[in-house]
Amino acid sequence: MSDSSQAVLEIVPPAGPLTGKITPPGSKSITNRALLVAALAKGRSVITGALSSDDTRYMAEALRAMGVAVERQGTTFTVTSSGRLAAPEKPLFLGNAGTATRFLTAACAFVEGRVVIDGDEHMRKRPIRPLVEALQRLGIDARCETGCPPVELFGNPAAFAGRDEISVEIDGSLSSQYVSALLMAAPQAPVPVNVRVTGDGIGSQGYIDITLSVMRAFGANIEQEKALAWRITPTGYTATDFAVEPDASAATYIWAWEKLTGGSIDIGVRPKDMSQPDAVAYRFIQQFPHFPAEIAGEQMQDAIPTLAVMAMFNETPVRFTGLSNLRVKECDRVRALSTELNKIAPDLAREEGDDLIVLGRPDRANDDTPVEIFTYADHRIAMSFALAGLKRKGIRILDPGCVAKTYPDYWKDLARIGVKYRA
Ligand SMILES: O=C(O)C1=C[C@@H](OP(=O)(O)O)[C@@H](O)[C@H](O)C1
Ligand SMILES: C=C(OP(=O)(O)O)C(=O)O
Repeated sequence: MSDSSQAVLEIVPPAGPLTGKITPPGSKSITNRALLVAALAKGRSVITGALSSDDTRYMAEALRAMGVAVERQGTTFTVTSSGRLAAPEKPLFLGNAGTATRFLTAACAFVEGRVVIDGDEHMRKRPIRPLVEALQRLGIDARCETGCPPVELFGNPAAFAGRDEISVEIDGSLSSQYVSALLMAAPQAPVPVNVRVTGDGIGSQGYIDITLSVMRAFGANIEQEKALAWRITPTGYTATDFAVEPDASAATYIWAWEKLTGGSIDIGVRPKDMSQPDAVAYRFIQQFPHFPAEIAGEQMQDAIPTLAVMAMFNETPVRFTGLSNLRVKECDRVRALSTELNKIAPDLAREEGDDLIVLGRPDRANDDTPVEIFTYADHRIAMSFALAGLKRKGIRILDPGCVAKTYPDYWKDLARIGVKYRA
């Protein structure tokens, strides 16, 4: 097989169904929450089944830079901490890991001294102002000149001491990660913290449920006051051993490998046993090639590239709605999907506002003109367009190595199940 260090990978459509066993990597969202919360707990926590990828490495390195011992052996992280983060000597570099960047920004409000949170050129275009302004309203000295990283803040471990309680409001409409970030930071405060979401609600509300569940596993006490309002008591966190479930967004590609080729792949876990929002995409993938005319993306945002690329082979057109947040992910995913689908066949996709319409036609599989898919340094664009290559000849994925953000073994797993590449 070819490896992902190549600049281009051409997928050879398999002659028959893809069948076998593939274990998806651990959940990115759960791993990065568990790493942070373990670092805020005094003692030793062992996190098993974790994701080892760029995003979790950036989180682990940042925690080490703040005095936490984080050791990794395969998919197990051992985190030993005093329960407090110390000011790092240098800016924290978090690549394009949205979870690490947003979660650490709030957690560092209790660090004594200056912290700079920065990322790569892509992260420097991803908004963080609503979170920084929420910290400012709490009296934390924080700033982000461009509205995106870098963020500079001066934390204070004694912040809020002497108050009866504190309350913070946050608009989570651009990213639910702002809400998760404040929630996870809250048990460090010396007084109860009330967190309330304002604005038009939040996309992928399921990520908040994951946040609360990881917090509770590490001893946090959270009362749900209203639908999007919580009160967190000042318990701190308790070190514990914690098992991470497989990544549901990664699983969507494997479910698609199976469905597009009429195969059968055992991933070792049932979608209904997964707590992550993208597990609901399974239900849609099963309906292929008879997707509904409209699919709402708000509550399974990271699964939309998977479904949108599958939709090119669907019997009927599909309108994907609720995609506004996809414009501020690793790239503008609505634009990337429409542009690259139209490279495969003109007029295959179009944008209407933030909606994406994919005009599915199963006969697309008969084309074979070579097409180079630009991937915008976005793992999900690379992984989802690989799906087109399972049915149509000539799909060439540029910069395939970008999958290392969340699924470093993606190309190896696809080869393991029987897919071949042409260099
Ligand atoms: O909280 C999380 O773990 C995530 C929340 C979602 O982002 P937004 O909340 O920014 O939409 C999702 O797209 C991201 O991959 C992971
Ligand atoms: C949006 C994503 O990541 P991030 O955690 O960087 O926001 C993603 O993994 O699709």
